[in-house]
Amino acid sequence: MPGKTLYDKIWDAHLVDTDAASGDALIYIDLHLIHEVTTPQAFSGLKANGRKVRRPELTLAVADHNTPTENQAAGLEGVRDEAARNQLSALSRNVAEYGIEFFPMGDVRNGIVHVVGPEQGRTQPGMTIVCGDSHTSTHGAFGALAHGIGTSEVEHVLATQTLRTQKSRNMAIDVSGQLREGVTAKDLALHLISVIGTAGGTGHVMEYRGEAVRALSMEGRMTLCNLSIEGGARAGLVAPDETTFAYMKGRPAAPKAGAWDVAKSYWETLYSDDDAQWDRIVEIRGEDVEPTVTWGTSPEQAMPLSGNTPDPAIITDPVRKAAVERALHYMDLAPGAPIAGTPVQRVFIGSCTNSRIEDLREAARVASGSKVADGVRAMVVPGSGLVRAQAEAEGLDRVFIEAGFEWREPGCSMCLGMNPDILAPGERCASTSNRNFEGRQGRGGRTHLMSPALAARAAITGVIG
Ligand SMILES: CC(C)[C@H](C(=O)O)[C@@H](O)C(=O)O
Ligand code: SF4
Repeated sequence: MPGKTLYDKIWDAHLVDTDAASGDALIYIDLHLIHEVTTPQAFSGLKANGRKVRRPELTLAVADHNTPTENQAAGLEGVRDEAARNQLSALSRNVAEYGIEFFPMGDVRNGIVHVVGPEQGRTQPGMTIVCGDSHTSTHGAFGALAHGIGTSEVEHVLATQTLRTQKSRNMAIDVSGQLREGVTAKDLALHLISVIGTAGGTGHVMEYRGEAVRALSMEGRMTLCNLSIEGGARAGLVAPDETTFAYMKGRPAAPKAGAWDVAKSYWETLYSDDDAQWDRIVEIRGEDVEPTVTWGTSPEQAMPLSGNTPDPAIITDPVRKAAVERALHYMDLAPGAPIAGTPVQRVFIGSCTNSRIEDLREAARVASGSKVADGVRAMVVPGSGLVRAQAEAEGLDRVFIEAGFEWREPGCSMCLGMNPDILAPGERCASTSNRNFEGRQGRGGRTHLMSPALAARAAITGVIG
């Protein structure tokens, strides 16, 4: 028998049954995270069929996508958009009816679902975690099998605490050596996607390994796993280690006293065996990764900060040529020109990719003692109320406010155009989020993905660089 990957181990531990005819499997789900956007229909379906929530205590609800990022104390009255208000009030009603724990808007524990789960200690190694949200891959940073599901699957998980699914293939991303000074997990993730493409991980669960990954903090590992989905993978994983355990210890839902030791000794078995079988291995040298930004309208259209935009004139593949032309046109960038020096009008530091305390510290270090450039509007949006409180305890809010950044309340904010924080048509934004699709941050808006340090620098200088 060959050894097992970490993914194989978690899968085997949760397999309830397999349907020989279809190849579908039924797996048990340890944690179901829910938010306002992908649950109203799922609860309606439950109600219509007269079903209950199978394990309400394994379900946790937050309000994040639609929430405004100021004056949250006003409650739902302060949510101007009717569709958003309806989704938020449906969630409040549903969690009350089914007895699900909920951190409503304005509760200090509320925030972006992928920030809240780990912060509360609900996310734990070896678990299966699902949420009606593609960036559920974030939780893989703890060595949990975590991925997004659709609304009909949300209903299925609510009703049965299981998921009907198929096993993915195993892919290893080996990052050797060290990242260079000033190069972050965000740069690594964007670099990886630029190498493998947005379909590179299709059908696979990616495990990030190697010295450079081991050296990352939990925040960095979450950033990396968050972007796995943009590389096409079903999920991302990092095997748990002392860094993981130190982050988890003492969190509200983490095991206590004797239970901690029992849990930890299980968690320590969660790694890929040396003789595990991989369907694909990608190798990256940590030293090769440069500060990386996107120039186009897909996360794979990323390049070193020191580089030039592609020139369609020298691209022979007609499909690629057309895609590059279209992206350059949408982004209003010249072909073959340096990306550094491109002026921005907006800066967004936030999202489930980069809104944790370490991200805010990194941005504050750059912003400290400087001023946001004339003509630039810059926002910092902490990932949760607790991140915000911690940042305030460290004085980071003062650093940002004195520099001229807006210090907002938690939520998805300008990561996607579902709440009042949006770009105007034609505005260019340096953003720490994970998607730069056309119109993602508002119709006609132009998004450049980058690390918190680079985004803060863009705010100060007014240009990418
Ligand atoms: C609204 C939600 C379903 C969506 C997702 O699944 O990812 C959102 O979080 C996003 O980032 O685009
Ligand atoms: S912050 Fe952005 S990517 Fe993350 S869950 Fe919210 S909308 Fe999706």
